[in-house]
Amino acid sequence: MWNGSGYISLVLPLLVAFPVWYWVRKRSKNSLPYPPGPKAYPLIGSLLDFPHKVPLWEGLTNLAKRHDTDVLHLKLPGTEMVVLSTSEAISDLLDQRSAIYSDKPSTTMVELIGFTESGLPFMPYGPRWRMHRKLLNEFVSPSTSKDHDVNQVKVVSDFIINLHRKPESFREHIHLLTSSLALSIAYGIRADSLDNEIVRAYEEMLGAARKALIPGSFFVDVLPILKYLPPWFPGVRFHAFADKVKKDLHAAMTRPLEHVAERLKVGGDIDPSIMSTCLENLEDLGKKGVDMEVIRNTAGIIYGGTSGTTKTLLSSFFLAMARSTDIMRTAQCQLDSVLDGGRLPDHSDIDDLPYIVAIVKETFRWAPPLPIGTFHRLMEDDVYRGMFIPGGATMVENIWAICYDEVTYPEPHTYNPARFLDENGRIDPSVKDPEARVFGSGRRICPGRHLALRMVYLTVARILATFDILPPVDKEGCPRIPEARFNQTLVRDPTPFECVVKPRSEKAIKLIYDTVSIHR
Ligand code: HEM
Repeated sequence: MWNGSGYISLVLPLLVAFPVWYWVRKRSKNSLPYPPGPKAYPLIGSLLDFPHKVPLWEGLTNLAKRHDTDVLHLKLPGTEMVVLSTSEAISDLLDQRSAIYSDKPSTTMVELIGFTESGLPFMPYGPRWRMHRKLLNEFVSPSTSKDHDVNQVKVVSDFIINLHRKPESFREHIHLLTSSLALSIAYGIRADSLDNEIVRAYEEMLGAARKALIPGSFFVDVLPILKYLPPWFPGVRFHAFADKVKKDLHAAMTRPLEHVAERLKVGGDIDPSIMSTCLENLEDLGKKGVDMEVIRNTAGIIYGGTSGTTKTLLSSFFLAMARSTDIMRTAQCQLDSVLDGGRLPDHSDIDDLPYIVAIVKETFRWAPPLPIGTFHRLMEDDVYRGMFIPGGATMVENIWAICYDEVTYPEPHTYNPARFLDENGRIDPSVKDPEARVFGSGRRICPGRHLALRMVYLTVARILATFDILPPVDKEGCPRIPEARFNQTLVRDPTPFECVVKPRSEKAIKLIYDTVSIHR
């Protein structure tokens, strides 16, 4: 029978043993070496070695090579950073140990703007993130992303017409294409110009938000305690800035929601969308705890997720084509033989167009839109290959390092889709697929990847079926190959470049207008 002393004799050793076990475990972890990296000095850590003269992804790749490691450690003021630069390390940690590598680091400005509450990519790992992600997945999973094919065909048709009417504005058209696609999927709205009220509201908000997202743009990110200063305090700008972005974000997401709700109420003609489906199923969603705010945020993230990344990828595709006429012609030959010149390609043709598939893979590899992904945060101490990785560390996936690895992709700076093909011109499964890495990893992997891939394949195939993309020529008629230059922000967009976009033939023009008249 249990008496007090029996109970104490059982519990006391446990009470003593647990803290000792915990302390020994923590100490033994702490006594392990950190991953290799540059020397850290008091206060400034490894800042002196932090890349600032070359693009961050190249600098981090060089630093990792110099320290002969694919797990690089940098001690920075206020944070530890661990940079992973091989698929193996990313898969071991971010994929296989995703239970502890799926949080997101934040900054004071990101919190003040409210992105940690409303923006899926910034939400801390937990129930709120899970609820948003689950709702989004219902619309963009491998099977449900096919539901948006009709929308995609319509907006791509609009794009092709715009390209024919004003070819020199190809980048604006790409911008409109991705914005319109996002709005049509989220709200059933097709934008016919970048002046569209909803597009403008999203773009203005995103422009301001991007500024706030660059760490260090606001001193409050360096010294978070400043956030407690009242807005009226002399010199305090960040409160007003954050409040404005927060308000603009709310307005950008609310306006289209109200538009769809109004249309549903009056029973007007409306294209199906994520918003209309959610509003029609409010009761069922409510039972799962999904409220209007979650719905508004989920539809809103479609714009943010689609606009920068897909736009960048398609701009890089134009640049690549203007630099490689032979590659473009090879793709067009394959398109002509499959389609017999009688129709435009569809999603269902892609399997018969391995050269187009190779072009898309090579564009993702050559110009990954997010070369260092978006950072993860390790939630507790970890040990990997005998090295100690501290809880709270900012984890960086160096996607660029993987895409430019010389062993996997010889001559990585050369744009060469043939590297993905076997001797029979089929996709070679033994070559690592960059599409498996450019969308990130683990539980935070891009949920829009299936949607994005369907969109990109369709657009690339349709452009090449109908247009030539050529380098401009100088006075003597010699081609001026545009340089491959990219900006150095976190989304790696090609800097402005010129190219000549012209219909392949009269037959192509007829095809364009015949197809469009079906979709209007
Ligand atoms: C070329 C197109 C795209 C690329 C290259 C891309 C890339 C990425 C990457 C690298 C991440 C970070 C993943 C990580 O943390 O490991 C991400 C996250 C995300 N992407 Fe995409 N993306 C693309 C298109 C889209 C589209 C079309 C959507 C719209 C549905 C979207 C929505 C999101 C969201 C919501 C997240 C945050 C996920 C989370 O934190 O749980 N993306 N994307």
